[in-house]
Amino acid sequence: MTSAPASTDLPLWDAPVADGPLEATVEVPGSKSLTNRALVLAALADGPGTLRGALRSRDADLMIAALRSLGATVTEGEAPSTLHVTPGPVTGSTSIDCGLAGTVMRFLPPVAALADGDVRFDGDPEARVRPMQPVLAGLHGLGVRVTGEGDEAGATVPSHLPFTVHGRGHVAGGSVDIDASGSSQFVSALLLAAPRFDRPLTLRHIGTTLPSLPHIEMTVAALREVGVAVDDSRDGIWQVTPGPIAARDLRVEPDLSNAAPFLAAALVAGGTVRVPGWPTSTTQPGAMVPELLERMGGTASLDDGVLSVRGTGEIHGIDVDLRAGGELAPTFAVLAALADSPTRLRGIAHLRGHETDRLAALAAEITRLGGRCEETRDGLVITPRPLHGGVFRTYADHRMATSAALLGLRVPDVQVENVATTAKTLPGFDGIWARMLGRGTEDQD
Ligand SMILES: O=C(O)C1=C[C@@H](OP(=O)(O)O)[C@@H](O)[C@H](O)C1
Ligand SMILES: C=C(OP(=O)(O)O)C(=O)O
Repeated sequence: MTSAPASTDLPLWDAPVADGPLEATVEVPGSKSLTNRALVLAALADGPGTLRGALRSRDADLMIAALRSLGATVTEGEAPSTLHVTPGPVTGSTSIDCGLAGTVMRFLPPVAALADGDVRFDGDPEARVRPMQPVLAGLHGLGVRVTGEGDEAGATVPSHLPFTVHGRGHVAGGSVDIDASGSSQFVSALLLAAPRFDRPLTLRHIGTTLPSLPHIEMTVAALREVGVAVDDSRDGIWQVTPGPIAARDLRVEPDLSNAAPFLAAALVAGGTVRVPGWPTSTTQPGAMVPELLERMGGTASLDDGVLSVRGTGEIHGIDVDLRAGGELAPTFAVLAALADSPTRLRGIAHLRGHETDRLAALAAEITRLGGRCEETRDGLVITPRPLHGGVFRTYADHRMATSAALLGLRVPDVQVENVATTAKTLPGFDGIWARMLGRGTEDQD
């Protein structure tokens, strides 16, 4: 299949080609998922708390702005990555800009339900098609009224942004069943606010598959870390007991999913890439990255908290179920397009509801540059073919942009559409990428 060259009005960034093996150490900023959970729990806590090493990016800053508008005080400490959070009563009569952040649009409606008034949620045009129904249906089941707009005005529960949560100052709690096969964030959202409900929450997942289990384990761990009792002893059922949320001073781990394209660069260009601050144990799905890169031909080692990945330029295809770490799929799909044998990525049908339909976007863009990438019911099959340069469209998706940069290390003349979209979780990505290549900061935006 051939496809037409992309035309775009958005800025294009010339992805740099690696001119030899890499020898780089890359400091990766804090985890989006850990930062935004810690912010929510700090805003609901019993006293002031501090986050150190927090991510500052569009998603984190949208979360900060939203929590401020719901009554919390968030101030910067000695560094922008140090955030002091002082909780306040949850206040309504406000509106929240979710941007394109799944963590904001899913985690905050249950918090807004605790407010003393209406809270309207909206976001980017791309956010208005991301699935929302299960978390709002969960709230409805707990007695919270949520209303949509336009076509959704008459629906029992809206399926998409924009919508308004009509907070009444408290949420009763109780038992509720939801289908979280579209996103683990539906589960995390209800669990995070549950310590503030009147009665225990018993949440049951009734769908066929459950993606991103590590992210649900991350939510459970974050709750336990602040003293909340969570029972997750039965598969697909979580129980949260209401009670105090301890104020904490905590350090956020680096974002291991954002580390993935840098580490993968060692396989594409050869050489070594190191990421310091790699945790010895973590709930981040990025923990899978070293093993996956080894299966594709690299070698990985962890010494004194520094993860090193070495590559020779040889890349082998894999057959892997990425259900637990779907956010890693764009990096591995592009790596697969440069491999010496086919790859099958499975278990990731839910990527159709991410920042864009990632399965369609990856298939279209890899195909446009001469590759072969086909959608299956729940993933992608990538058959390596010689690639050529061209515009790689990014669909407002930060991980499409970082993946395009990875491809451009080996394929000359790859132009990345709107590389600034990486600010969602990794502002200054192009500068960090250029420094990894020993190019100083001349490519920085
Ligand atoms: O809870 C979280 O922080 C996240 C959960 C996952 O969402 P899905 O389960 O929708 O994939 C992940 O892909 C996303 O990047 C972050
Ligand atoms: C799916 C992702 O983000 P979000 O938190 O917006 O769902 C992602 O970062 O890959």
